[in-house]
Amino acid sequence: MTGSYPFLKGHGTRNDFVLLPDHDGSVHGDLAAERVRALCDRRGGIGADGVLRVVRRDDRWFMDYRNADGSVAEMCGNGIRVFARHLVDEGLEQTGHPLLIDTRDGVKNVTVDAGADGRDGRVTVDMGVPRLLGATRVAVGERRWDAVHVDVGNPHAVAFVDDLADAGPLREAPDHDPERYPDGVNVEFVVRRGEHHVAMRVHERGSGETQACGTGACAVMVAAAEADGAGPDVDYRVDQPGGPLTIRRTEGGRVLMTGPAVIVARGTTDL
Ligand SMILES: N[C@H](CCC[C@H](N)C(=O)O)C(=O)O
Repeated sequence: MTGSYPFLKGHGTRNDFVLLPDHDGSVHGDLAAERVRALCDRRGGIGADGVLRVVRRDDRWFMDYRNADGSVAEMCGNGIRVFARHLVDEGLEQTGHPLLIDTRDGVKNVTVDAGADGRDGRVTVDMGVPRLLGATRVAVGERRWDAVHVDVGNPHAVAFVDDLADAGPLREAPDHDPERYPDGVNVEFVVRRGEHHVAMRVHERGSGETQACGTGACAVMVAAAEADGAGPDVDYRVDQPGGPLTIRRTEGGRVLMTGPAVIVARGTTDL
């Protein structure tokens, strides 16, 4: 790929993404990891936690998500809200009815509410049924914690801590069980803030510490609701440095995540 091409910049609770329109796949094809790294570079590039390529696949929109290091991940919760906001803003889809968006973790049902000015309406995503896969351990330096393995389409380890500062600067991936997580893991550190109210930090596989993680917030909610013995249809507030998300687990165990999604810029680049 040579020459300049269009991009957009957007974020969901300050988990930020470069969007690459590529509807028929002719612009970027199989996106090279080095291009993703260049686009996500916060000094030499546009800067983002990940890239969302916008492409048609089998008569649906497919969210081709990549982490900032160029690695591929199954699903991105904040990203799919921004992806859906983009489709609506461009008139490619309408608000108010479920959009079926394809991902590497299957098709997700996403509803974009028309915001006050169409920019900041809330977006609700059916994230499917997260799986609780037992106890594990994570560590940062000399500090170790029990954690809960939760699969949200992508892998998570959720550790309840006394203080979010206990996790330290989180400049490196926390130590984890390589046999349980052969492809790496997103690690969340959580404190209680009240009934059905938690706060978290996350070190994301392939992106480092981010200001928010949608799949991570769902993993945290499920771990907390399980520990609380909470019944279905209880809204949990999950606070993150980038802002709160509302997460609900339905009767059938499906998790609905609701939060903002904003497009902040459009442009062209030749990165
Ligand atoms: N920021 C994303 C998570 C990306 C997951 C990725 N870091 C991985 O699983 O490797 C979210 O909002 O769910």
